[in-house]
Amino acid sequence: MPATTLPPFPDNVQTHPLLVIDYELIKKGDANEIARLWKAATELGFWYLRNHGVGKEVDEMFDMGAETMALPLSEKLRFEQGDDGQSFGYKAAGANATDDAGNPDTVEFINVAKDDVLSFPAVTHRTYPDTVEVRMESTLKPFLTKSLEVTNKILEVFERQLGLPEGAFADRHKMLESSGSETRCIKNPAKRRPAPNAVTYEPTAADEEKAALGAHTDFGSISFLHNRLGGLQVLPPGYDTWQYVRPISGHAICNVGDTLTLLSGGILRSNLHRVVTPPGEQAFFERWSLVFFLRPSIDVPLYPLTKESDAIVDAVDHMTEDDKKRYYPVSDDGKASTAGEWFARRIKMQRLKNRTGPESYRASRGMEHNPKAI
Ligand SMILES: O=C(O)CCC(=O)C(=O)O
Ligand SMILES: [Fe+2]
Repeated sequence: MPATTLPPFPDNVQTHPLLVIDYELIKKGDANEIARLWKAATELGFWYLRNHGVGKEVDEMFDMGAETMALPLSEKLRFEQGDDGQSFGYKAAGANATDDAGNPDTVEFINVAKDDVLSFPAVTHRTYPDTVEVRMESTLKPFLTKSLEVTNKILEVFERQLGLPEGAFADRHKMLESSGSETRCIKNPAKRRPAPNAVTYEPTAADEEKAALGAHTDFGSISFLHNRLGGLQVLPPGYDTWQYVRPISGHAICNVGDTLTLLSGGILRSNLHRVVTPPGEQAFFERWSLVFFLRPSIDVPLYPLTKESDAIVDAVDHMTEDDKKRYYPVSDDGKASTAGEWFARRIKMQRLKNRTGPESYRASRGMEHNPKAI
């Protein structure tokens, strides 16, 4: 559906402002814009990105998403991500918990691995529905290529700002190494209008507590998000109520994920966010969103890079003992947890099929600064 036919984000709903960063200025090395990006990435962990040049590719990805979600459920389920911690593939609505009580999510999505797009027609991880495969070259690859360019540029800025040696981040995100990097197209169903002329959705008591996509920090390094309708909310530092982020036409929303928080010793902030029913009349429309997630290569161990940056040494020196434990996650063999393990654990433990009780959801958590927020 063209963006122009959607109702606007309502003016009477409180929103949280994000800094608007101009990608063209970042590419040119503009010192002032880099300082603003750094402020956004270290204080809130979220910002708008304009002039990113990924417009047509986004529209075509939404077409791919619409064609995929229109397939019969039985067909989509042939490509389900499964319960073992694999993200690539289809995720049905209701497959994930949104909180420790086990309330189900309402979003369905299709995740396509960066590695499968780049190796196509050879299969690296898995196959996808026909609606994806026919568009691998024409739609997935151009979107992925541009998204990699944008997110890797931002990564390069972060590397420099942290005083890391050249390549410290880039070498951990090599394009041709296997990683959890993926594109995701998400659909959340529309609410039914209670009457033909109803212009605003009145949330029920149950809605107030229910997220379409539960509160989380992103698993990887940088997320590059495109959406049309409201519904995304952030819990900014110092707030105890969720705040909407207003979608702005042509502006992507970017955010920092856990793996950069871990590698930077918390200097880069992966902030909690969630998706709820869009406000006002927007609730009566299907909500579509599209993300590219840049994630480290699967073997990258996750701990603060103190051997490579004085700023990170300083950050770790100022951590509480509890924080120090959080920033050095270990796997079952006692070794530093890798990006691949981090990713698989978080995905696996939020699947409702793997739920044994509230402890399952807690085991899916990441670097949340407020683990109780839902
Ligand atoms: O749909 C959105 O606006 C956000 C999606 C999101 O946070 C995610 O998929 O990790
Ligand atoms: Fe997210």
